[in-house]
Amino acid sequence: MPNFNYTMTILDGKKTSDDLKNEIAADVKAMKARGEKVPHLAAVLVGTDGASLTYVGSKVRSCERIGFESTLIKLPEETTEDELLNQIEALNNNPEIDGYIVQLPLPKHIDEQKVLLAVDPDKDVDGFHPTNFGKMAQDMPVFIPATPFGIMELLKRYNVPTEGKHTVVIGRSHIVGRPMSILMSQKGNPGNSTVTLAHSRTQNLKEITLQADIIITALGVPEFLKADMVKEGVTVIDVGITRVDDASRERGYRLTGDVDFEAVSKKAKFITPVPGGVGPMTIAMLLKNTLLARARHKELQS
Ligand SMILES: Nc1nc2c(c(=O)[nH]1)N[C@@H](CN(C=O)c1ccc(C(=O)N[C@@H](CCC(=O)O)C(=O)O)cc1)CN2
Repeated sequence: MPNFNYTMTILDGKKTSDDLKNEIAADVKAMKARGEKVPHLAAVLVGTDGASLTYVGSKVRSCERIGFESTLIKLPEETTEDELLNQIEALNNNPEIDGYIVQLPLPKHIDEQKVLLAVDPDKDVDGFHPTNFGKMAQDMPVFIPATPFGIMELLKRYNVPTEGKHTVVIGRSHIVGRPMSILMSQKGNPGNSTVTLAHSRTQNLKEITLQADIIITALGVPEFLKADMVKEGVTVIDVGITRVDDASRERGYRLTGDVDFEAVSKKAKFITPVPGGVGPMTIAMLLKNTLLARARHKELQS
């Protein structure tokens, strides 16, 4: 029998995001003491999707906690694309706002790509504008999408080895999978990984995941990754957060990741939980991007 000599470490996104928020709060305190303008984040929410309401609420509360200004713009489900584009233009032209996000998903009658293209890249703290995506792909300083940025920060703070490792990213979304594959292959630590980007058309996925040192799942399919799909000592980053009906819970659902945590964690060296893993890091890194946006605007104004 092989001797797998390691202990499993849970990558605690809740604690790490709290640490990050405290660090940002200290920066804001110093800004205030110098009499400087503090960062101002705006969030646009169209409709009443329950999960989106939770995430946007959490973004606004986090701003309050660390001393940022925040503005929440709630628009009804029937908002037209033109009305939303007008709102975006107003945010682009408002010098008080350092950065803003349009919460996704948008209602089906609105063209998401058109909306994201309208966001001023200098205020695009989500890092979704093609200009920012291109800069990221070329290793230039830019806003990195919050979820991939949060995963990189978790890997860094827990000293997870990535150099020369085989990373398999499952899911090719513009928000998570695709940027993640770019960041993991870039020079740096974390980084320097050999990356496979798998997706719904990938054949023989199990053969591929069994070769992976690091697996990042961003599928939204509850408990998709099973223990027989991973090798011993693997690092597993679970980005999926699905609300599964559960009458035994007060709120009527439980949160489930893409990973069969119970079984996979027995083979993993590092693993993120759901909840409390990647999700909270997304919010912390959005705040980090807003802090960077303020610094950039200050520099441009001086
Ligand atoms: N404009 C954007 N839209 C969306 C993004 C994004 O980065 N920008 N990402 C996701 C949703 N998201 C942030 O907006 C997000 C998801 C999850 C969490 C989180 O903290 N999850 C908790 C559980 C929270 C709960 O009770 O549901 C956890 O995992 O512990 C924060 C932000 C899609 N849209």
